[in-house]
Amino acid sequence: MIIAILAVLLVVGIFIANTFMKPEKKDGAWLYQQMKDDKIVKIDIDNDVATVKDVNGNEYRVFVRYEILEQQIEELGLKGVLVPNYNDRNSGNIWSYVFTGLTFLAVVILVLLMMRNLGAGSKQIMDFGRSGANAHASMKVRFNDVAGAEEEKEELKELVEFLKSPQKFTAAGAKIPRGVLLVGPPGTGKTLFAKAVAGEANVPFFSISGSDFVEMYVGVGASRVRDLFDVAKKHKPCIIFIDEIDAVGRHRGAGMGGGHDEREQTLNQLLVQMDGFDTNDDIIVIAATNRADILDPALLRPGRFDRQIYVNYPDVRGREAIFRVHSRNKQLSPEIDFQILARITSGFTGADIANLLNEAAILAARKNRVIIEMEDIYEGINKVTMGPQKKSRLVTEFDKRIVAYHEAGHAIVAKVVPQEHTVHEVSIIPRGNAGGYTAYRPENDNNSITLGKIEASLAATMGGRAAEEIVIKDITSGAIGDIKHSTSVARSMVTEYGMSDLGPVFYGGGREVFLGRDYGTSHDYSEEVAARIDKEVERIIAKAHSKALEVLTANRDKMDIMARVLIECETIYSDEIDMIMQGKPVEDVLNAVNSKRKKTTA
Ligand SMILES: Nc1ncnc2c1ncn2[C@@H]1O[C@H](COP(=O)(O)OP(=O)(O)OP(=O)(O)O)[C@@H](O)[C@H]1O
Ligand SMILES: [Zn+2]
Repeated sequence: MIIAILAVLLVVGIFIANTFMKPEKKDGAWLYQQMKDDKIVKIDIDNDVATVKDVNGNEYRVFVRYEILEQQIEELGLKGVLVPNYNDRNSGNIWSYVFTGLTFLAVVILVLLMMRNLGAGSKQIMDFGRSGANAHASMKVRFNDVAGAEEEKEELKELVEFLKSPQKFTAAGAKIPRGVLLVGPPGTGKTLFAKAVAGEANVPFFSISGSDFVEMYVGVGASRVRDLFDVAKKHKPCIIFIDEIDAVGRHRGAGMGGGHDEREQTLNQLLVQMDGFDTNDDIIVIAATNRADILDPALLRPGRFDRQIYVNYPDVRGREAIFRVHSRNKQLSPEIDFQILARITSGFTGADIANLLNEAAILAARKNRVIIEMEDIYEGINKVTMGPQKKSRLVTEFDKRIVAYHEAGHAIVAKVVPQEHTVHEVSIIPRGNAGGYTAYRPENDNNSITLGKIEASLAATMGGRAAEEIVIKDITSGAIGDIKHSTSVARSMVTEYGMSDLGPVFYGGGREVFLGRDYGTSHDYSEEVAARIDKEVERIIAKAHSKALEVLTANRDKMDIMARVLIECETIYSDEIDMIMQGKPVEDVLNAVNSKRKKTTA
């Protein structure tokens, strides 16, 4: 009954509003174009509804976020011409009071209606706002604003190509990628990258955060996904950006209560929407996460997020470039050297650097200066590393040295003992749980695994720990990944590949059995055989370990040089690795690295 009365009031309200305003509905992209063409003479904005008057005296109603509009007005240089009257209602005539009252009533009614038939009824009242997305008709961010990260940029440039001239690719029979997953630690610029792709391709950008989807009311998350994709389809080509996709995309069944929870429905809807694209829907969905490992595998299937781009911590060159970008609008004392700033901020992300410079500027201002001095920077670093909200960590010189030797150990053994894979990159930039990494690339396409090759790669794996033993004269827990890996390889050699004294007998495939509360493993062989297997595994690993020690002791000079270069430059590639192996002096190697990467930071 009360609903009926309210509904009548709503109808009356709309009638009155229409009589007095007669606005036609348009969208934000339209308004932006009109402003650009100098067709708009007046804008009033109230609660994200803009009433717009054009040169011909026509009025339109546009749903647009105040912040976005303000930004666009600023960008187009229309400030002073079009000043949006935020909260204009207070200065208005009596009708504006009436209208406000009615709007309020309408909102109450909408909420009541929504609560009555959740999900199902929400379709008619859908629009931009309903999807909860942020929309940007045109994004100002460009690749130039993302500093460092050159490899990531290269990969993303391809997406820009796709969006700019999709016909070129479809004509050649190529499929436009639908989903791209940006994986990396918080603050490394994933959002910034997504925006830059939209900016470079000059397409609209719709963004939403995974945590926004997770609503209290059942069905709302799923309908938001639907709304978002519906809106995007009307604006293609465009980009949909989903931040924190892990909030919805976690492995199904991993939550509590299991079954049909809200998150799962949202995830299912997302999968449905991505499958529902036509091949000629020029929409690319970019999602960001720092936990790709917990995502539902269904999300990563072909046709969904089948491309992954890893956005890593910036290295010393990258940090230098980020410092340059973020000090564009600040005045730094001439004695501040960007190279030094980069060197003392190992482990910082782009967000940390932006933060640090902002803190430094605040400190300078407090001391009534406009110029930022080195002391402000140091204090800024302390603020960022000790701030309550962030767990940013500065890598100490001590840690750097250990990691540098550890990785150099891997690389040098891998270079000296011929491997199936060649070392392509060595880095002391953290990745995942590891403090650094050594990346290998296959030398050729041979698929057969020989005993010699496996032993060689085991020796390289033990190289990290061996280097610590030789140089630090102590060992760290940093080799945990290496130890796990080599143990499992050695076990396979004995139990599956028949590469040990136990002969070519298959002892593998210990079945997992459920033992009440825990999983255990059952074997088809005797305890005596089990003991022999363990002995063999030990022997294989000990052999690899002593090989690594032998190689590193004999090549101590090269290991020292590589560690020094790593501490200085953080990441080196095959050219530089080769120089070191040829016995070139450290200065030559450093010069080579620096001259090669000048262009990155320029
Ligand atoms: N490579 C970079 N170049 C310039 N600025 C950067 C870079 N990386 C990060 N930033 C700065 O850090 C801010 C935060 O980055 P962004 O939000 O894109 O990170 P993110 O990886 O999406 O983080 P989160 O996972 O926390 O959302 C950016 O707005 C920018 O100011
Ligand atoms: Zn290692």
